[in-house]
Amino acid sequence: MSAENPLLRAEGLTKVFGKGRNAVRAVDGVDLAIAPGEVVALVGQSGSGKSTLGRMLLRLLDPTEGRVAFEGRDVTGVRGASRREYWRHVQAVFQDPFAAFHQYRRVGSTLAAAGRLLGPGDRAADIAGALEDVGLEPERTVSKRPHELSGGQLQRAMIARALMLRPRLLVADEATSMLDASVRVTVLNLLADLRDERDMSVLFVTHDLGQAYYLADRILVMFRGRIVESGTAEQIVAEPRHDYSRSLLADVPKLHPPEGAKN
Ligand SMILES: Nc1ncnc2c1ncn2[C@@H]1O[C@H](COP(=O)(O)OP(=O)(O)OP(=O)(O)O)[C@@H](O)[C@H]1O
Repeated sequence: MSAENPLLRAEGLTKVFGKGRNAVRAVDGVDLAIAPGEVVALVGQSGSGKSTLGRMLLRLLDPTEGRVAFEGRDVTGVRGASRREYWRHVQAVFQDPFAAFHQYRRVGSTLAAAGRLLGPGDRAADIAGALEDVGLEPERTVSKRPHELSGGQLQRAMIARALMLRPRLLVADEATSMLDASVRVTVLNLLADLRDERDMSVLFVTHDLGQAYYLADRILVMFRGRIVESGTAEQIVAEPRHDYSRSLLADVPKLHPPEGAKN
């Protein structure tokens, strides 16, 4: 397990939105640790608090309570230059790649803007390298505007944008949800390869236990703001303990059709 020298550790992480009778405890005292090179899936239904937890880990949202440490250093309240430094190591890919790219900007220019986190310099080689890593042809891609690429190509370009910074941790929040099945498997395999080749950790946030099982070493099941179960992917699928995990199992056959079934 990851407890010895985790890359990222959260303790007692809590987020309350609103006040008084309208208060929503979106995340409620979550502890988690992600080891270097580990792929952890955070699984739960819509509204269970996954994105809120992910955004706190990314330092996009301040927690109400609790702490986040990266490589042993407290990053709970980092702002300004320290937060930008954190983002060199912890990058994110979200659900909708069209929202992540400026509609009228060429893809190369969006990638170049992200590259500024690395400091001044000509980033053309970094951009080309990152696009090649995700299976896109740099020359063909950089001059395109988002609507000239398919959803799958654009999602890969978004992963390239994150990878250009060579992050230690990639948070992929429903990053494959909008992709059709064949492209989804390509992107899942890409994430697995990146872990193998770069020892990069991945926090894969999804409502789909099937995808979590396909990709992750370890699965955390989130329900109403809490982690209700955690274990290896095999443990969660073979012996789910929580009723909610059992109900999620209905999703698994989507990626593993029964023997003899047509794909
Ligand atoms: N900015 C906000 N203000 C108020 N409530 C919020 C806010 N963001 C999230 N919530 C609430 O917090 C709870 C958790 O939402 P969250 O988006 O984290 O869940 P999720 O598991 O990621 O779901 P989804 O997959 O639909 O995004 C929900 O009840 C949601 O309505």
